[in-house]
Amino acid sequence: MSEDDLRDQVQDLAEDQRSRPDNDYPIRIRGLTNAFGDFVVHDEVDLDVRHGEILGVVGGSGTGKSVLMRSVIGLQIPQSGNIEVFGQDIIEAEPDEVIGVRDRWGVLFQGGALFSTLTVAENVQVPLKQFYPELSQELLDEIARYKTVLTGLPEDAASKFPSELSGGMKKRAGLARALALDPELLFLDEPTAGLDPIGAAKFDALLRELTDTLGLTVFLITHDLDTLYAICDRVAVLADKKVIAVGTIPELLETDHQWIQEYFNGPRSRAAAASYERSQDDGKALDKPRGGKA
Ligand SMILES: Nc1ncnc2c1ncn2[C@@H]1O[C@H](COP(=O)(O)OP(=O)(O)OP(=O)(O)O)[C@@H](O)[C@H]1O
Repeated sequence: MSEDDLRDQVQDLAEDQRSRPDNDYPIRIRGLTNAFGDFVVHDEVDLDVRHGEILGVVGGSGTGKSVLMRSVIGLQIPQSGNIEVFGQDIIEAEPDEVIGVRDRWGVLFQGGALFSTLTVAENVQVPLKQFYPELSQELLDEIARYKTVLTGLPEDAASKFPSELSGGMKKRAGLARALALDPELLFLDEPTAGLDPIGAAKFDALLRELTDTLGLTVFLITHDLDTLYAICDRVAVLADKKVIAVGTIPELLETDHQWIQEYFNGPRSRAAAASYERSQDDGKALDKPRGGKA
């Protein structure tokens, strides 16, 4: 397939995704309560994720960001509440009812979670083989090669094992696998953790570009303040067992919650904001205003 054909196919796909009626809010969470024994992690959490946005999810360590993500993708059965993904109730539904929703999302777990005994291409092919067992090996190889290059890896990375890759390359390989099924929704758990600042900024830029080009919606757990300023459209804050606020960073700063004030007015956040402003002035920033702008 030529590069032009691939680009046309990607644009058609993005157009098709935008026009689906259940896509205004691909994720709707209502009254979600999660507990481990007596320990309550979430108490009646509500959250909507808008189509086409990168939603940053922040909160102190142990506030339940990963548990929230695991709940949405069906890996954590909540005590109560309702979660709809693309209009489908994913808690109550039978497994075969959810299968048509599961292949519309991709996940990059903390640390990448690549299979160490498989090459990058074989890792990318895992979800393809699971959902489309009828695909020929030739097509699987072509898709894996395309996804590898799409995430900025050199083509020869496809035949490498995770142990042969740098940290940044592993993240890209994990992203390639998350994109294997042409998902509309992407879940990322701390994708820039452990990357140097230059590698992290490049990963952020790649994520923003893919989100806009492919028409993705992204649920992004992060502690990385630069990421929040540079690419997130809105930020959801987990504290006190709830999502206490959702909005752009300037909107969040208007709230008087102590954790939000300390987090976004702390020295690290101010440095990230200043760096973001400088990159805007230099014309280096991505063209659309992000969470850092009102
Ligand atoms: N399977 C489990 N069994 C018992 N407790 C759990 C389990 N999974 C998570 N927890 C607890 O739930 C709480 C929230 O965990 P979670 O991993 O979601 O936090 P987090 O906000 O993602 O933290 P971090 O920023 O440190 O990654 C923690 O106190 C954790 O110990």
